[in-house]
Amino acid sequence: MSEPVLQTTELRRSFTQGDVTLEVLRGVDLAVQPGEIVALLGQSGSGKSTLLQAVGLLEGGFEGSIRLNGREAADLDDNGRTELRRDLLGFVYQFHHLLPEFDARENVVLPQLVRGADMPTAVQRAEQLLSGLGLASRLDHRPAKLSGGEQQRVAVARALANRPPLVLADEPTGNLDEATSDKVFGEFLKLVREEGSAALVATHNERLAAKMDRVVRLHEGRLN
Ligand SMILES: Nc1ncnc2c1ncn2[C@@H]1O[C@H](COP(=O)(O)OP(=O)(O)OP(=O)(O)O)[C@@H](O)[C@H]1O
Repeated sequence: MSEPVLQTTELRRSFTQGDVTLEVLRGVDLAVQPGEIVALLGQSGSGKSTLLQAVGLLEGGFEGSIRLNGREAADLDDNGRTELRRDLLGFVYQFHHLLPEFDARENVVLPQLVRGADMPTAVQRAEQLLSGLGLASRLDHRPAKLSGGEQQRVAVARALANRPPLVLADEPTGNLDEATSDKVFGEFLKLVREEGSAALVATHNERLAAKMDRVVRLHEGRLN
């Protein structure tokens, strides 16, 4: 079997406030293979976002091992982690976090420029992704002029723009009504599969989880 794109071993995270320590992750072991789409289920407060933040190298304070494409995050300094994040990961959040002053195309172009793409290539890629998501007539629209579903589609295109080996998604359609959520989620999964990326997708939704390759459940700080 090839090397996992993500592997966590005995990953732990607790939060202390005053006298109270909350052990949110109590030894999470998870491996995601290249191209595999994994649903991360768990009740509200079970630690799904905390786990995604850890593997997204967005926060410190963790114990245990996180390996991305075989690279141990703990061995890297801040710059090294930023580089790894930029080279390996794409993110989709519940709320789109698009840049409000840039239009849809620019929001998908920018992360490619940051990664060193030239402008024509980045524009072509952005237009191809956005058109594939049904937004060919919305390329020049700023986020405020897009519907919620359209905004999330732009966020999906942005996450995939640099062909990341691993997409991390936290309730990617959680703020949309059920019908729109189903539609956008289906498009998201189709695109991730076409692109050959792996994904770890936190959701409350068993129905959406069932569409993925594998389901893991976070309960009392561990996966089962
Ligand atoms: N920065 C923090 N300081 C203190 N406690 C925190 C912090 N971040 C998260 N927590 C706590 O950790 C627990 C897990 O939170 P987390 O957001 O990871 O859960 P979740 O499974 O993503 O929940 P939801 O499905 O509601 O988004 C919660 O009890 C939360 O209050």
